[in-house]
Amino acid sequence: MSDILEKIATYKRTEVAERKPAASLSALEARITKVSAPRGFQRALVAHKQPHSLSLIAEVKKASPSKGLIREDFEPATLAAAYQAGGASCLSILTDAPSFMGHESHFVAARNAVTLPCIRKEFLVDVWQVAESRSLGADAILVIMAMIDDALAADLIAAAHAYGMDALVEVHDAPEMERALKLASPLIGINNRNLRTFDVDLKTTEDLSAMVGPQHVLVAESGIFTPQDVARLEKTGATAMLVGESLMRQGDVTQAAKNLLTPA
Ligand SMILES: O=C(O)c1ccccc1NCC(=O)[C@H](O)[C@H](O)COP(=O)(O)O
Repeated sequence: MSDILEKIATYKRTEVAERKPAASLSALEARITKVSAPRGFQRALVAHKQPHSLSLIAEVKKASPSKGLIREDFEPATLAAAYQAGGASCLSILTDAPSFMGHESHFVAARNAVTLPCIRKEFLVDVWQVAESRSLGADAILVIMAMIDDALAADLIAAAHAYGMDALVEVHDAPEMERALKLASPLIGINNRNLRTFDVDLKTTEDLSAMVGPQHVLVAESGIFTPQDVARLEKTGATAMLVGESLMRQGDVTQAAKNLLTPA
């Protein structure tokens, strides 16, 4: 595991141990009955795919370990509504505080401001977090293969599906892809960011996409800045892209999303 993922996994286990006593599974399940039903994350990505472009998962991202503070003027509900107006198919909202300056309240505010399906962008190390995610309204969860073993990945996906959510299974290299393809989720994300060096290379999606068949829905993640990048990734057979920094750094994120979605 990379140093940053090791560090995040360590504090995440502590966070979960501290939070669990305040919210038992039955308490979370009572909350789940009060949130709106899952909105169909994967379905929206497939339905909105346009020729010569990719469906957009637009990320609400204030800061990151690789870039520090990305956006000072940060209002999750306003940004979410602006992304929806710009043509995003889904949203990704970070809830991790120590590394990304995220918060659960950002997720709730952003999802309540839109009709789009939303993935809770969180580092999952315990099945309890899947119920917690649904209780916040999450329509999908993230499963990072570099961070967990196959048994936990399978349990996270099974729990997500039991709640009607989708699971985006994230990989960065061929061994992780081989593991991911044996799991029960058809939604595969290829992260172009190397989490050891923080280098970003779109060639990662180009190389690993050859391992994915038509039964899977492919998402290219990280380092996507221009319509030329989108055109390049569309040739890999990807259905969608996950974009944070390049949109978050622009004042008008509606226009930024529209520009990215306009074929080169
Ligand atoms: O973004 C980081 O620095 C990072 C560091 C450690 C673990 C995960 C990290 N990013 C999570 C992501 O998946 C990205 O936020 C997402 O793909 C969007 O990437 P970008 O468009 O490059 O902001």
